[in-house]
Amino acid sequence: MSFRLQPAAPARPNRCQLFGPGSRPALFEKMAASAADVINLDLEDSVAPTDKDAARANIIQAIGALDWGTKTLSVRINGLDTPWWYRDVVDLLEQADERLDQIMIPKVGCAGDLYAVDALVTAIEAAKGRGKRIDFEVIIESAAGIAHVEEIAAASPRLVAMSLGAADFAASMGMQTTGIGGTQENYYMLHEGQKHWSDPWHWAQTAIVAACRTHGVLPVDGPFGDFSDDEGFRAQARRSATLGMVGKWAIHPKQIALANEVFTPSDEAVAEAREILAAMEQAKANGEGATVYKGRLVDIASIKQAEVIVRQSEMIAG
Ligand SMILES: CC(=O)SCCNC(=O)CCNC(=O)[C@H](O)C(C)(C)COP(=O)(O)OP(=O)(O)OC[C@H]1O[C@@H](n2cnc3c(N)ncnc32)[C@H](O)[C@@H]1OP(=O)(O)O
Ligand SMILES: O=CC(=O)O
Ligand SMILES: [Mg+2]
Repeated sequence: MSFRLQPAAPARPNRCQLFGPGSRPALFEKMAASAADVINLDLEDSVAPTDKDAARANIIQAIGALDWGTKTLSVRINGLDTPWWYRDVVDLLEQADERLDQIMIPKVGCAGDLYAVDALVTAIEAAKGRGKRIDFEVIIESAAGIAHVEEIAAASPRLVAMSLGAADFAASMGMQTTGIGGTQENYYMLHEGQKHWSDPWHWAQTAIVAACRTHGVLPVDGPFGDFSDDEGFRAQARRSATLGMVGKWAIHPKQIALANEVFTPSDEAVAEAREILAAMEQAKANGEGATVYKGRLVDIASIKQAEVIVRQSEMIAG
């Protein structure tokens, strides 16, 4: 480890973030009753321009009126390139109940974007005497966002989570696809006449995970558009979990159980992690830094790897 220690990300379950348009208030109770860890009420791209005012009013009403249980409650505001975002922030901070936990800022492109929202939120919190500090989450979904991902991760002490937004990211990068996440038919290598598909989201995900882990922010995988494809969702989510992401969005309720399944360490994984910790305890007692577990090397780094899984499992179990 460097002299500068890696800060821990917030210890809260974030396996599934369920989205719903602010213009469909009939969904809100179902969202509140769901098994998602995080609820994202949307003012941005799932809401038509003509519905922005009504959606904002719906969300403000529902934040105080519904029982959201222990879920993290977040509202996605409009982007800083629109005429709506400042009204989103002002009305939410002035009118919404303190049950609101978080604001999601889409399409961030530089640290200054967070600075601007932070300044506005800080002023309103002070003016209105709000007792609970609002957290931020951001979406990396543009060329500028990924180019500046590390400065964005470091931009505000309010920042707790960062998602990859595959749809806008693909558009901003000029990628030849209309698919939202998952396997892309034309992204393959040819070897002896056989196609081997690769993962076009991988590099952006690893950049996000590294920036997040450097600055104590939760890395999250964004939407998977084809909600009829459970196995495709699982495969994408498993790759994200393997890379260090803690959860994934659900854009339909049927994706919630899939995300929870993938981002909850399995009983077998936890049992194996505990066995590795026990093996290393025994090694330590024998004055050894390395030993053999099931025919493979485990050493002091293995303790840290095993602890990631055990900690994640204990945190989810509460
Ligand atoms: C690229 C991005 O920015 S992604 C993030 C922004 N996008 C969103 O927020 C979209 C969120 N999802 C949705 O709006 C909807 O799920 C849609 C449009 C995809 C599909 O909506 P529908 O056609 O109503 O879905 P469907 O008929 O399959 O719904 C099945 C049930 O789930 C409910 N449901 C649908 N979406 C949601 C949701 N997001 N949250 C909770 N419940 C939901 C329906 O009300 C229905 O309930 P019922 O069985 O009690 O009648
Ligand atoms: O906002 C999400 C996206 O994929 O775009
Ligand atoms: Mg987007």
